[in-house]
Amino acid sequence: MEPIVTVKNVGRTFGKGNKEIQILKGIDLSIEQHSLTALRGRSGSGKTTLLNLLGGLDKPTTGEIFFKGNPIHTFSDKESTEFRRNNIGIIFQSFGLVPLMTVEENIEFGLRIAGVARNEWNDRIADSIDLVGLTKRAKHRQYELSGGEQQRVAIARAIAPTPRFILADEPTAELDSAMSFHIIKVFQELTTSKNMTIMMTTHDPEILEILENVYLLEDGKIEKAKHEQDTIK
Ligand SMILES: Nc1ncnc2c1ncn2[C@@H]1O[C@H](COP(=O)(O)OP(=O)(O)OP(=O)(O)O)[C@@H](O)[C@H]1O
Repeated sequence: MEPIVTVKNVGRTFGKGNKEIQILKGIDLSIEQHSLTALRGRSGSGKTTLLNLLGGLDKPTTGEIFFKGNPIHTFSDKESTEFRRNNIGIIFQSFGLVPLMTVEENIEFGLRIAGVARNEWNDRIADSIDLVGLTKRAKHRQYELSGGEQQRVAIARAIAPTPRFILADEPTAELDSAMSFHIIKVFQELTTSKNMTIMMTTHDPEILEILENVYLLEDGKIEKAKHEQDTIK
């Protein structure tokens, strides 16, 4: 099976002149379909920058990114928006929930944007809320939810439309250990039962230990962590 995403010699530089800072340098990466991949690296190493590039939210300064053979680095803003709507689910570090909407309404909003048929909304909302263990909080609004509950709403909203590719920035940062493992299990199941591909960033050594595909971002370069000791060093 061809990789879902192929990254070729990608660089990303921010700023200009003597303020220029090169965050990513010559990144090469293939992400296999239906895989769950973790990206780790120090704060500021460029993990979010790379996720933004993979989701078509940002453009590389150099290099190419292909999604199922399509060169997303060449897309116009309009094409990138369309591409995200049809293929990508994003779980942001900041959650990005609509504050005055309930849990259910936030997920419904995600389904509407993704263009999912209206007659599927109720089932998908109930299923995704159940998967993240928030059924009892379905009618609550953001201000009534803890940080971890808000993070789980963001996860439910991203998975409800069953996008092909999910990008998750520290999706378990606000969760306790048991809930973190539960979410990872949900992610693993989605890769097999729903054919999704998931790429997530994490600092959590216990999660890194149980995942097969772990990449390390360091000094602008990416490498696969081959052994357990590399994964958790
Ligand atoms: N739009 C931008 N303009 C200028 N600098 C930026 C921009 N986006 C990111 N950076 C810089 O790029 C570096 C990498 O940021 P990024 O958010 O990708 O790191 P990260 O590995 O995700 O960090 P963390 O683990 O803290 O979330 C940081 O030094 C950041 O300040």
